Amino acid sequence: MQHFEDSVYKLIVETSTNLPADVRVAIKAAQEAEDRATRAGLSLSTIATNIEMAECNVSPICQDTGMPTFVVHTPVGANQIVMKAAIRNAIARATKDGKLRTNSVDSLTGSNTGDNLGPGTPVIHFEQWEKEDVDVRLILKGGGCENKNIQYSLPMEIEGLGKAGRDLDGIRKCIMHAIYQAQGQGCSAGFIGVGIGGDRTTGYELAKQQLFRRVDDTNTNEDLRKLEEYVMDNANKLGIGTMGFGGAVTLLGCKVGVANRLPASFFVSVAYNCWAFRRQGVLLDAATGELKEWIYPQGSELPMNAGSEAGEVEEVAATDASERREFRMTMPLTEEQVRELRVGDIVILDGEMHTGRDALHSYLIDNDSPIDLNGGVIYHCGPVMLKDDNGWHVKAAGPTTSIREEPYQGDVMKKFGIRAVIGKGGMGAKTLKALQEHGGVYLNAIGGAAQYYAECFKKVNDVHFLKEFGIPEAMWHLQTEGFAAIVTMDSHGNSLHAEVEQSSREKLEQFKAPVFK
Ligand SMILES: O=C(O)C[C@H](O)C(=O)O
Ligand code: SF4
Repeated sequence: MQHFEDSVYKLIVETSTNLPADVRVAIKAAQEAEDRATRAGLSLSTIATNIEMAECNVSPICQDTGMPTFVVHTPVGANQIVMKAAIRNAIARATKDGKLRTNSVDSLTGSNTGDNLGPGTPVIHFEQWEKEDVDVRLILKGGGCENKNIQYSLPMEIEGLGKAGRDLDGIRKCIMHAIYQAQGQGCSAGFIGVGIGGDRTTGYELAKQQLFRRVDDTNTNEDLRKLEEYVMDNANKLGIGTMGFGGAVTLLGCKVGVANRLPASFFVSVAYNCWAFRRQGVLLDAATGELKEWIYPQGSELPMNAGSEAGEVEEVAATDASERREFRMTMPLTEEQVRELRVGDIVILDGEMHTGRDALHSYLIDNDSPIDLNGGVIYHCGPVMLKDDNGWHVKAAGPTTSIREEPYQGDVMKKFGIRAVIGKGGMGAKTLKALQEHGGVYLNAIGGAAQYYAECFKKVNDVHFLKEFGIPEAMWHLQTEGFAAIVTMDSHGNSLHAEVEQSSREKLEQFKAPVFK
């Protein structure tokens, strides 16, 4: 088994940096279905560029490299204890090399273990099988889309859809609602795995297992095949679109599995996965651990750049300039500058930007800021960072889901004079009100486009709270050039997110009438 650890290391790197071909096919189809000059079309171009950059840089597609979850099939008699130790070593190595973000946090103290090892991380499931080889599969599912997972207990009343019974039609309603409630916050357009039955725990496990199926496979259960097809034919009618910007494509894949249940329970569990659907697998020689083949078609077989070369975003923006206003601004910003901005404008930022997410926002409510934030721009981002002799470098840095800062954001902006926050998925009514009163703006960056944005950070000027909060939660001060984002909430009371949520809620009602009798 001398090669086992190396093979698992290769699997981790491939999974984190190179999106498999079946996933790429689905994203390319979305690009074709979406008008390139729209906000959703622009986002898909950025996503395509980012996928190429990650492969080329051998760096994480998204900065949130998720909860590493392995499913390992071994021949009878194989030593699983040795394999577990090797998997843990490979995880720590990949983290040290910047292929995984330090993502394992003590739930009570908030301290980051720094190597992705800790109670419950990584997740490793072993199964024995009668075959001779070892099959190791890995999924890296990020926290933002994990937060959009949802579990239904039938029968129940579902918002917008009415009664959902213990039958195929009730299940259909759960799935349509699950896609609606995710909005753009799990970095749509996404993929869903659905588990019917089981208990609360195994229902979710079954849902996640579905994500190991190939995007282009066909369900062998006739009822479930029909259900999957129905969902794929109808989900896009919700109009949520890429990043929740509105648009033609909301869902890229739907896989449904079924297990037995207890007479009293009927769970429908939905695992939502972002477009950055990172899963791969390897078949290994059981004696040596040598890599024999990749389980899923590799991304390198299907370049994303046909019609979406780097720089296309700027080009498309330019061709549509009559409708779209574009502003280039140097941070810090003035109240006058941000009051000029309206939903739909593109803002390109230069100067110093500060990262800040969950730990920093709760800290700033009760404490002073270590630096002057007057006119400052806060980026909701937990980057992947590496240090060498020349200091820190940004290896991946896309936005995180902003809504988690909703209880704090408005107050923090007012307290310190912050003029703009950048994130993804939008924020709620409290923040919108604060933007109006104080003079602020919310900028939406493209979720998952971690390589694309990392290029904008030319230098790490400084960092605060690195020891206290760990790398993702620290406050990084980044010298920035050409960071582009879209205004989705402005100081005039407009919110694109509120609009899309309301219109998709109306559209959800068209799925109320029974389909499967
Ligand atoms: O933690 C992150 O960097 C992002 C997270 O996956 C999210 O989608 O909010
Ligand atoms: S930021 Fe978006 S793409 Fe990245 S893990 Fe979170 S949900 Fe997925």
